[in-house]
Amino acid sequence: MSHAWGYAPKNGPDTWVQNFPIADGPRQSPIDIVPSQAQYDASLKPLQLKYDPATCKGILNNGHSFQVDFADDDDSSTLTGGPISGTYRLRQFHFHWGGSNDRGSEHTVGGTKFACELHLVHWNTKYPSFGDAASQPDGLAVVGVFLKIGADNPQLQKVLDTLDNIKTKGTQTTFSNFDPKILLPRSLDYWTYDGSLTTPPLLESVTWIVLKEPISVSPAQMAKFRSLLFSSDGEAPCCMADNYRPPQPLKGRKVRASFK
Ligand SMILES: CN(C)c1nnc([C@H](N)S(N)(=O)=O)s1
Ligand SMILES: [Zn+2]
Repeated sequence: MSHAWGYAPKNGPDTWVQNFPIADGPRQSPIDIVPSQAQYDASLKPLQLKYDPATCKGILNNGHSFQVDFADDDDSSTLTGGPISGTYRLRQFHFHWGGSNDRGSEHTVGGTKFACELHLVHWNTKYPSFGDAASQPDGLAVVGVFLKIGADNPQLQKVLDTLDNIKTKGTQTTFSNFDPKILLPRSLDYWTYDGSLTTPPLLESVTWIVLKEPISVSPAQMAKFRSLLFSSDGEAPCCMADNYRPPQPLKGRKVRASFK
């Protein structure tokens, strides 16, 4: 039986290179974003996120996080503009979080960790499918949003209210008529760089678009994230937390900013 990857000492981020050598590749994610070293690029366009709530299909505990899946068989929910060319379709969104409020994000900003990070995953429609796009250097675009401890977030609560139905690995439930745009902060200012998936297979196919402005999450809401389990029904319960990869070497890459 293959030793599945995870976030525990025996199968966590430091061990992934054994089965996924690209873990030591030239454009791995996440990274520490150093604002003073990010170069403002006036040619970067504003992000255009057009999501149709009707494409929201359901919510799944995948054993590493939970994901909200979207129908991506047409251009109803897309990302255009920003640092990308062409049209990228929304595939899913998910989160990474910590076992306590002082950690949990994958990207960091000047070494600062946030409690949680939202990832909206999109794929380039110049390729026939997500799977094809995921193996191409310009195949994916992921919008990252930091969640900072503060006030209760009513928009986020609409997602958290479903978690009691997907407590264990492999469980899923219906989740419909949801527009992920309501999760975004007011400002769409962003940093962007060329990177990778942050979980195996760690494919170096992601244009990262990390928003500067965080959204809020309350301590009680963070506790709701941590009510999920990595484990399947019937297994010894293992609390889903600290499901983040730490920052990886920049290896000469430049981070650009869409703002001064
Ligand atoms: C197959 N998909 C959609 C993904 N595979 N890995 C993903 C990572 N969790 S991330 N953080 O988006 O790079 S998302
Ligand atoms: Zn992610």
